[in-house]
Amino acid sequence: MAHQMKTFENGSALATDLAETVASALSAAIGRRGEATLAVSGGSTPKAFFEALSTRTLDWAKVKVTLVDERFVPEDNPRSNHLLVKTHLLKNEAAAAEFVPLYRPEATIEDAARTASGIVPGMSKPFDVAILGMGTDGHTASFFPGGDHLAAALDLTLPRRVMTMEAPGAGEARLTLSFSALHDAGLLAVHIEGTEKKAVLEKALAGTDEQDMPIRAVLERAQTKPEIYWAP
Ligand SMILES: O=C1O[C@H](COP(=O)(O)O)[C@@H](O)[C@H](O)[C@H]1O
Repeated sequence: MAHQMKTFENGSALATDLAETVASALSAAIGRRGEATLAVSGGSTPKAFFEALSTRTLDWAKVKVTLVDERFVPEDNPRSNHLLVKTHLLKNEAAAAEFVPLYRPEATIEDAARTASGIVPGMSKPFDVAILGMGTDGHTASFFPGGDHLAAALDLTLPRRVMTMEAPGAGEARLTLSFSALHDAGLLAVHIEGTEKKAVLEKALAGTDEQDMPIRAVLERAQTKPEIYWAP
């Protein structure tokens, strides 16, 4: 599938543009249905985008925010993606949004995935907006190379759900939305920064093995054409 690549002078310009685009998409969804859903990634890249989005004026009380993926750690853990979103997005205007976490304090990660699958918005219909990141190993969400449930996570014939994932490069066990829950978002963006990640993206675009570089599933098979946001 063809993708669209938007290149910016720096991360700040990218953050401003992406925040504007996401805010417009959320407002349009609220206008159509009276509510909007947003799935965001964790990691280090989205901080400036989150800060910019948090100041955008829209009816945030009608927006449900969740994560594309999460470590199986509680919210006060410094590696929690929930903590990142709470610190950088759920404030200013966006403080009124409802956050629906993937992490659940259950006995096992499988129990947490089951519980989250029944609660997370976007599990019954497409997200209005999904923002993906990408690691230098070609993972996106928690679709890691070598992941124990990678094939099932990328299988579009399987239902939308929250899944567990363990992989050599993932650190903690992960919770991740399935590709089936992400690929048809109204707006599907891949946000990457830096020359190293651009090279990784070019490598991904030049090949086809999704087990080696799971981002390829998004680039090739997502129903919604992904918009790639890149800044040096
Ligand atoms: O582990 C993760 O990494 C990716 C990329 O993170 P970054 O720090 O390189 O920006 C992220 O998209 C994903 O949500 C996160 O859990």
